[in-house]
Amino acid sequence: MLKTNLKKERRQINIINFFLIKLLHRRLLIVKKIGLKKQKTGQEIFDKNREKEIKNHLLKEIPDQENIEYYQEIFDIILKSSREVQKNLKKGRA
Ligand SMILES: C=C(O[C@@H]1C=C(C(=O)O)C=C[C@H]1O)C(=O)O
Repeated sequence: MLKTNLKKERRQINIINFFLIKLLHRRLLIVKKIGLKKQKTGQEIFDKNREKEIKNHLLKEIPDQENIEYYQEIFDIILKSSREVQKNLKKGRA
């Protein structure tokens, strides 16, 4: 079977992955800060209204509506993982 050359596209994906990691890292630092603030006040980790707001906003930003499920799935995982990180925060440590 003839193998098509994917080098150029794979390089593009590598670059995008690099930026995704940087952005996810920045997001996670903020998630942790919020987690610590919630810990201090005893506020619930899960905020249904906030997550609904994020999802509604996201739906408006999606440029290719035919792929909406792709974005929804990714954001569901990001939100769920963020809650997990907040749950596992050691007292006072970000
Ligand atoms: C980060 C927060 O905590 C949780 C995680 C969220 C997120 O990852 O964006 C949003 C709402 C909360 O369920 C928050 O309350 O803002």
